[in-house]
Amino acid sequence: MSETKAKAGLQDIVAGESSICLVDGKQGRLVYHGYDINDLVGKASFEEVIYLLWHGKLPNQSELNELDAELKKNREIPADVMALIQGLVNNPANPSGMEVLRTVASYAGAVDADKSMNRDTHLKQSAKLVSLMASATAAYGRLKAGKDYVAPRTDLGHAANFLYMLNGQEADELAVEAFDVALILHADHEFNASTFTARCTVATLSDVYSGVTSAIGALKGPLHGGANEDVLRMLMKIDSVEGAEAGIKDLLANGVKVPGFGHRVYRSYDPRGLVLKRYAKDLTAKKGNTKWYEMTEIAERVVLEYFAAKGKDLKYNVDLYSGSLYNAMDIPVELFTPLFVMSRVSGWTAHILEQYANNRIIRPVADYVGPVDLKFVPISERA
Ligand SMILES: CC(=O)SCCNC(=O)CCNC(=O)[C@H](O)C(C)(C)COP(=O)(O)OP(=O)(O)OC[C@H]1O[C@@H](n2cnc3c(N)ncnc32)[C@H](O)[C@@H]1OP(=O)(O)O
Ligand SMILES: O=C([O-])CC(=O)C(=O)O
Repeated sequence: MSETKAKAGLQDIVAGESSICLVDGKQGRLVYHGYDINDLVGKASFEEVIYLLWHGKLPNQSELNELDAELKKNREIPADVMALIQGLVNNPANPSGMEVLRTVASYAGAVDADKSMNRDTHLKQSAKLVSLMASATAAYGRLKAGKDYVAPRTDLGHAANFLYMLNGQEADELAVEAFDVALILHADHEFNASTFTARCTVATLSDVYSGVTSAIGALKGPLHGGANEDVLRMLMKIDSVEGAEAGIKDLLANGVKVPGFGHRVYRSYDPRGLVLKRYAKDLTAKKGNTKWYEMTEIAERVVLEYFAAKGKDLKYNVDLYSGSLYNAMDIPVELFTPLFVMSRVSGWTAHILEQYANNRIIRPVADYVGPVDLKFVPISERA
């Protein structure tokens, strides 16, 4: 039996070392391998950040070119994966985008003949998954909307190519910049639930695909990545700027945990949310549709007033403003959490590589609270 007491949700428990990402909850600061995210957004591309997360340094031009070529090589969806996505879209169970991505990641692992366990293979598989998650998200979005699949282009960056594959036309410069920034901001976040899940999976010396598949399952939940869809769905139910204040107050009065608010680590503010809010404001104004942005601002004010009145040092999180931003890029709500996968797959794989590099199986203990010494009763004598 354990000598120490369990802590609900493992709050504040240090579960390992990592040099990939620092989340400073008190200062509201997020650092990728030494670089503050505010120094990366608008300066580095998502591809440069992927390299940083995987290799621990920003790439020079030839290193970036090599990664870029590897990502582009993997953009096209193989015919069998396409058939799998189409089959899921047609299925009467109506699987969600996250269920589709989870299945695609798992399938990609099953049909990858290279089962070798070394860093080169793991890097190749990581690049394959980054491209596949983007292309599969776009394909799912198109097929789900009853439209034809749009093949990828190799003359566009990762963000621009995704928006092109999804909407069938090139997005404008601000939308591409905002999407690239969103990908950077969602890329990694230390030992969040899905990343920790990925690390647990591969710490048994299971493969990269299994790590990513289990991470997608963890990200899907409404307390984690699923919250970004829930924010816009909540606003869509209220459906008017005038009704937003009363609608949000009503949810709080009914004890609902309002999606887009609260965080296990951040106490001052979530630095990603501040950046996304800025881009959401600019892009929705540019598109001339500010309704969801305005409603989100009202939700922010009402919930933060509620937290303050209760003495809770909680703020809004990364999921609050991404909804109005993605909506302004013509991205449907059911793709919001898959977009999170598209980005976070870079962080998951960085953690998987780090775990393999210094591995020990992850196996904590439980504080057993059940009975002991019960007397066995044969089934024929049980009541
Ligand atoms: C990418 C990400 O994963 S970011 C998080 C995305 N998730 C969401 O936005 C869903 C809404 N938020 C939540 O459910 C939580 O805040 C979590 C899951 C993010 C964090 O959970 P925990 O660290 O366990 O916080 P916990 O649930 O203990 O909250 C502390 C207190 O604040 C309250 N609280 C926390 N979040 C919210 C919220 N969104 N709305 C209303 N009250 C809240 C809790 O009810 C609790 O109150 P109590 O002490 O009176 O019981
Ligand atoms: O860190 C967390 O617990 C959740 C989060 O914000 C993320 O994964 O981006």
